[in-house]
Amino acid sequence: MQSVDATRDALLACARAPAQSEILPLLDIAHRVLARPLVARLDVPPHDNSAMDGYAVRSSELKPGVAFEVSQRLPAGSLPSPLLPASVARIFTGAMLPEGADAVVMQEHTSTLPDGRVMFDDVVRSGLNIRRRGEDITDGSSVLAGGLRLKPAHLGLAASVGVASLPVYTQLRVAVFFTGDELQEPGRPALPGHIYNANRYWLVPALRALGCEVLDLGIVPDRLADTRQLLRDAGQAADVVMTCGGVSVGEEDHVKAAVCAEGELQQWRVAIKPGKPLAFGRVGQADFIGLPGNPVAAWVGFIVLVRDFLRARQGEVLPRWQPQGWLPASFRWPRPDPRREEFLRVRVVPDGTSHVLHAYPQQGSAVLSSCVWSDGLARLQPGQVVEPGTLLPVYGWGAGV
Ligand SMILES: Nc1nc2c(c(=O)[nH]1)N[C@H]1C(S)=C(S)[C@@H](COP(=O)(O)OP(=O)(O)OC[C@H]3O[C@@H](n4cnc5c(N)ncnc54)[C@H](O)[C@@H]3O)O[C@H]1N2
Ligand code: MOO
Repeated sequence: MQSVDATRDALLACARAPAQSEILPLLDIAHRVLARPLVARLDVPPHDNSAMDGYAVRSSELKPGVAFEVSQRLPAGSLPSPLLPASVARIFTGAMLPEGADAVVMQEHTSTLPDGRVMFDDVVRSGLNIRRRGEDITDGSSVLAGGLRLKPAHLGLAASVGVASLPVYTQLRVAVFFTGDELQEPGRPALPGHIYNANRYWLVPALRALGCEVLDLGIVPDRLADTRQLLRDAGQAADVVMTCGGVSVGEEDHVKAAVCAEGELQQWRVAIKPGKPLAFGRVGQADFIGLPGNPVAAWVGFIVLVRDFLRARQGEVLPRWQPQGWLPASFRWPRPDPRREEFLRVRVVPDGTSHVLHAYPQQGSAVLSSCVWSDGLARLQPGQVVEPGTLLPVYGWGAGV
């Protein structure tokens, strides 16, 4: 069996970024991956400006109890004249600072005389309430790195340097289908021996949430010729073909034979529980990934092994894969799997000033309720016995699920 880390490394080593990119308007590219870095061509803010509604002053001139003329009025967007000596300027938040002024006094710290002159409560230091030119971004600096998944804040930052569109990688097309003659779609009556196709209803949205364009091919009849035809078509239409089920050792399995006939197949037994069987290979121009059929095995395999492959395959530069933290277990796990790392579905529960981990009582690989109940996965080494208080690394569910 291959370790979890070695399997992730092998998958990531095959995850090349899309060859093509396209330039699209900012409002159309939330959650897409930036193909090239963005460099600023101006300073933000572009000029020194006021952080408050109040008065722009020469700080060295201010004296409490002395009244000053208001020599100009500066709403945001107006162009100031140099500040006349022994005067102040009425100024509003965001307005450009007049030449000669070096501080802004909030209007709450002033009083206005009936003749319109203004008195100040106190002396002020130079620089008070001024936002400096370039204090956010300087001309020529790097604003966004290539390979970044664009979140709303990134798009706001790009807009702040005046950029209207950005180059993003073309969307990854992922074809998915589900195997097993026992599968039935929800909404139809389940015949004896049938179960509902649960995996389709988390995998398709999870792929979409990761930014993939999904070709959802539904349930495939368990016949070799049909499976081969479908794989051939999917391998031409998609960048990645994914299947669910039929990757274990049973012989009622046409996916394996079909992938071997139409491309190449590598089958791994990964030292992970749940999620041991995983297939990887190629069909036509597309990468192939076969997830196990057991819903929790597929879910955990997808999250631990496959999701980052799909992210990197979209051109995303990934942060190091690591737990969000280590927390003490509140449970006992006396009979660990001696050969596989186990990923237990756990909930993070407040406990005084810290938190502890509760494990879902049924950790079977077909018990999908465990995934809904929990906040993420606790990672156990092969053979690791857990007692209350044992510190375990915790991985939250993370992107897209
Ligand atoms: N003799 C052995 N048997 C099994 C082994 C093994 O090493 N030797 N491994 C077990 C492990 S671990 C897993 S995980 C499963 C994986 O099996 P497959 O990937 O071949 O999946 P299937 O046999 O097609 O299905 C397994 C299970 O999951 C249900 N299923 C399948 N698709 C769906 C779906 N879309 N939605 C909901 N449920 C689904 C299916 O009905 C089966 O109950 O193999 C073990 N066996
Ligand atoms: O991968 Mo299977 O569900 O470990 O049990």
